[in-house]
Amino acid sequence: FRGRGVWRYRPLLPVSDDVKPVTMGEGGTPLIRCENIEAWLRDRYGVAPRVYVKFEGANPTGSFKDRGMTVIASIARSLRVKLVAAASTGNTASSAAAYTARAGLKMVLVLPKGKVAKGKLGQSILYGATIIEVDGSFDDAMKAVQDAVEASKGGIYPFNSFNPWRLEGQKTIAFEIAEEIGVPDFVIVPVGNGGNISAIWKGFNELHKAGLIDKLPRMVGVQAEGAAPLATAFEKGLDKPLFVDKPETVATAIRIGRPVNWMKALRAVKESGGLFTKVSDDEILSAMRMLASMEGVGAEPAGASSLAGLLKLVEDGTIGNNDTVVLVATGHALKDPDAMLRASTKMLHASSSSEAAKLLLEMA
Ligand SMILES: Cc1ncc(COP(=O)(O)O)c(/C=C/C(=O)C(=O)O)c1O
Repeated sequence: FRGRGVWRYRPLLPVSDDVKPVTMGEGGTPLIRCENIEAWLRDRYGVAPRVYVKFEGANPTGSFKDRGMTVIASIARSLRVKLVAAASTGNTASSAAAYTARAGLKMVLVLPKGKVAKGKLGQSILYGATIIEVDGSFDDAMKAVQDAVEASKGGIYPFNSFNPWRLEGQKTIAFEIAEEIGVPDFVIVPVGNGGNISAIWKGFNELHKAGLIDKLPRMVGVQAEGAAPLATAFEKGLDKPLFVDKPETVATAIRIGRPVNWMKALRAVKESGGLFTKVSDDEILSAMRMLASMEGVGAEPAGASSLAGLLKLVEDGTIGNNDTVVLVATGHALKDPDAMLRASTKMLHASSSSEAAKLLLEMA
């Protein structure tokens, strides 16, 4: 393997040699050891797994989506497609808008009106995509794209994660983790459509089949209690999701009621001997604050839900002392300024600079 990031693993990507990558150096993200959180777990539960966070907020547009977009934009450009479309809760939109801009492709996004975090809507506008805001949920937006793609008979190229090229790029998360620390016991992934957890599982399986690793991690999917079609089905031992008509959560990135990759996600969790878990919005916001104020890692709510999942699994004894755990923090905190302001604690007010100086001096 040569170079860094997603294209380091080009030999393991199903992309023919004549395809010139559309790339901004995506991937190669930090894998950050969380020793302060480990100490907190030891004090609180007497348990200290080794905890790493794979910070996907460090990608060019601030989420793991860039890994898949670099692959699909490269292929779409080589195919000279006329029009590209995607539905999104926001990060697919931001990333698709950036990579299609770079590839010179025309991009139309269908977004659920009023349900996309400000940072992501701003990015999508800034990168120059055409945006259709639909009154309804992400699932309505996704249906619109699927219907139009079908009716266009090839005229519209779909960029959503039911397009396997995206998942091929996202599997490189597994390659980077394995290269850096080997195979963890658990990989905890926030789950919306279910694409990312299945892509990461695919990556580990490919390394295992190639004889490059000799064990596999247990995949843990985390969903928000108000948007948990897969986690609810899993806890009831069902093998089909319980679709949620009106998904609700502060973690708007994973406010998805009809996951399109549910079959792959369920299979990844079952094959790996893993599990799904559900976390409340309060647990998500407090995990967001904990990850930032204890480790300096700023993740958006959905990204921090992997830490919320870890706390649950340590509390119930699933994860213990000798376990090594990787939390996938899927998106940067800057994506969702409103959520950040909700997570903030105390703020003091001074009506003048001398008063501010006085307040500050009192803290010395
Ligand atoms: C920060 C963040 N964390 C987790 C997920 C869930 O990943 P999947 O389970 O592969 O869907 C998303 C997904 C976002 C979109 O689906 C979209 O942008 O349309 C995300 O942005």
